[in-house]
Amino acid sequence: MKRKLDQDDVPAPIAKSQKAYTEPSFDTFGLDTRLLQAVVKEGFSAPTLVQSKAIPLALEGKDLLVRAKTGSGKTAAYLLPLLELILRQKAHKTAQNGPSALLLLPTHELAQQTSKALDSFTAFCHNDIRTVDLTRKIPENVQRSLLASSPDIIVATPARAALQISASTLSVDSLRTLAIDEADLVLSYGYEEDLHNISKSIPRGIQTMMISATLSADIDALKQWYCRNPVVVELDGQVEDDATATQYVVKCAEDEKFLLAFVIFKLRLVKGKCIIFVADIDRCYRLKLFLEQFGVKSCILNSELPVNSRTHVVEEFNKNVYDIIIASDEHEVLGDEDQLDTGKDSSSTKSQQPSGDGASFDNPANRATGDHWDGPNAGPPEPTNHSVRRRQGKARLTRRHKEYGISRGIDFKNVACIFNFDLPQTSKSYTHRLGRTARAGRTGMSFSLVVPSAQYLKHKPTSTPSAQYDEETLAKIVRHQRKRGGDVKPYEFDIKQVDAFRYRVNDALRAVTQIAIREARTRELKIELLKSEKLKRHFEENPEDLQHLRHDGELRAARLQPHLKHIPDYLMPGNGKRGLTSADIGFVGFRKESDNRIRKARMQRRVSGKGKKSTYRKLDPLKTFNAKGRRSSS
Ligand SMILES: Nc1ncnc2c1ncn2[C@@H]1O[C@H](COP(=O)(O)OP(=O)(O)OP(=O)(O)O)[C@@H](O)[C@H]1O
Repeated sequence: MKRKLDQDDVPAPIAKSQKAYTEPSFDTFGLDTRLLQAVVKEGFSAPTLVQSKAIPLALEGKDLLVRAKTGSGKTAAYLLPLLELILRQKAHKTAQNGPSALLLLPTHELAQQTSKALDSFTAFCHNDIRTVDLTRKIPENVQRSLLASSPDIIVATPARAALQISASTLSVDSLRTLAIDEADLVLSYGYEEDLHNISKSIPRGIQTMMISATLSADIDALKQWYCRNPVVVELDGQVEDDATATQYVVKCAEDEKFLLAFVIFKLRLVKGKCIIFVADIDRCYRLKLFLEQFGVKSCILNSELPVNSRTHVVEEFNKNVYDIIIASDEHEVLGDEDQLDTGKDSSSTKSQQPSGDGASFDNPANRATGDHWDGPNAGPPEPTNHSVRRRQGKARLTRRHKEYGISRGIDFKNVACIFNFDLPQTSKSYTHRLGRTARAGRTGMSFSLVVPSAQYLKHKPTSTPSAQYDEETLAKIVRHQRKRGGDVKPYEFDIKQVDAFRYRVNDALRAVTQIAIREARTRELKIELLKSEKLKRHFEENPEDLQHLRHDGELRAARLQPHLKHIPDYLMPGNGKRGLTSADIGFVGFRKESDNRIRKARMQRRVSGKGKKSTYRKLDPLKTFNAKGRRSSS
C-alpha cells in the first residue's frame, strides 16, 4: 500500500495553521513517560508536522518512507517510536537477546549526532536502553565486548555494520527495526554493496524506515531490498509553504566575492551565526586568511580535519562559541572514512564514488589512489588551463555527486545566515545547504554569490572552476525553489557603495598567496591532529577543558597587516551600513568629487587675510626647494 498523506490527514489544528508547533501534543502518541520527560527536557513543546504524522504510523509497525523539509525534526520522528517499541518489548518481556534496532547513516558525524540524540531521548531510561555506535574510534576488542553485551540499538555506517555482520561480531537475528537516515545519500556514498549484503542478513519482514529531505527515485534499490509496502510520508510541499528562509542572490565578479565578504563580515551586516560555503578546501583557507587580516575570526570545517575536531567545531558552534564557520562542501567532507579506516578495497563500489571533481586533489579517495594528490605539504597546484579543463571535464561527469558534505543532516543550531560564497553545483545541494538555517521553525536567510559567465576566469587568483556553471545552476535553483514554495530574490545593492574598500581588499588578497594557503592548511592539519589526540586521551576525563580548545585562532600564515583591522570612517559608505542596502545616499570615497568643506573655509579665510597663515606652501618641498638659495646660505 503506497499512500501519500495529504492535507486531510492532518489533525485539524495543524491543517488550519500549517504551523509546525501546534497541536497535537506528544502526550497523544502514548509514549512512555520516560521518553516524554526527555522530550520536555529537550524543550520540544509540541511535535512538528512530520513527527505528528510519522510517529503514530511507526508505532503501528508500518514501513515508512519519510520525506520532509530539512530541519523539520525528522530525527525524533523515527527515534521516538523506535525507542517506544523497544521499551514496550522490554515491558512485555518480548525482547530477544541482541540488538532490536539498527540505524544506518552515511557518515561518522551523522552517526555520532544520532547517538547523541539517542542519549538525550533515553536520558530517563537509565540503563534500560543501551546503544553502541560502531563509528566510534575505540579498540577492536572493546567494540567486540560492547557488541557481545547485548545492546539494544546499533548505530553505524553501512560499511561498519556490514563488516561486523560478516565477521559475526554483530548478530542481526533479533532485529525488529531498521532505519536508514539520509537514505538517498547512503547510496551515492558508495554503500550499495554493503546495503545489499546487510539486506540479505537481516530477518525478513522487520520494520524499515527511510528518511531524507530529498528522497527520489535514487532509493528504488533500497525499497526493493528492505521495504514491504511502505507508507510514504511526504510533507515537502506542505512544510515549504511555511518556508522561513529568505533567499538572496548577488551577481558579481570573482574578486568582488571577497569584497562582499569583507563588507558583510567586517561591517557586521549579518547579525548572528553564519555558515560560509566554499567550493574546496583551499578556498576555506583563502577566505579564512583573507578575513583574518581584517580581524574577522572564523573556523574551518573540511574533510581534511579529523572527525573529532569536526564534531567539536559543530558542537562549539552550537554552543555559540563561534559565529562564522567556513565549510568546504565537497563530497568527502563527511564521508569515505570507512574505506580509508578499514583499508577496504573500494573497487567494488567505485562506480558510486566520484571519480574526481573540481576539488579532486582534496579527495581522500584520490589520496588513496594517488590521483592528483601530492601530500598535504605539497598542496594543490595553481590550476593551469590544462588541469582546469581536465577537472572541469570530470566535474561534468560527477556533478550529481558533488553535493555532499556538511550540508547534509548536520544539526547546526540557530544559524542566521547561509552564505554561498561559491554556489553549489546542484539545486539539491543548494536545498540542503539552505536547510542548515531556518531549522525547527526558526527564521533565517541565505545569500548566494553568482559569477556571470562573462566574468568567469577574469580574475584568476580568485577564480574557482565550479563558478563556470553558476548561471546555469542558478536557473535550476530558482526553478527548484519555486516548486518548493521558496523565492530566490536578487539583493538590491549598489556595488559602487563599497568601491572605497577595493584597495584594502586587493591588498589583503595579495597577502593570501598560494604558499600562505598551503602553509596554513598544513599547520591547521597538524594542530588539529594534535588536538584530536588530546581530545581522545585527555578530554574524555576532563570534558570542561574542551572549552579552552578553540578552532577559530589565527592561522597567521599570510603577511600580517595590522592596519587592515581598522576601518577609518572616511571609507564607510555615506549613511553607514544603511547605505549598503538602499539607493545611493552620499557615499564618501577616497577622492572627493565635490570640494572639501573644511579646506574651502580655510582657503576663504586665507584670501580674506583672517585666521592662521597657511604653512602649506612651506611644507611642500616641490614648491619651496631652492637650490641656489641653499647653496648661498651654506
Ligand atoms: N518538536 C520539536 N520542537 C522543537 N524543536 C524540535 C522539535 N523536533 C526537533 N526539534 C529540533 O529541530 C532541529 C532540527 O531537527 P532534526 O535534526 O531532526 O531535523 P531534520 O529534519 O532531521 O533535518 P535534516 O534534514 O537537516 O537532517 C533540532 O535542533 C531539534 O532539536
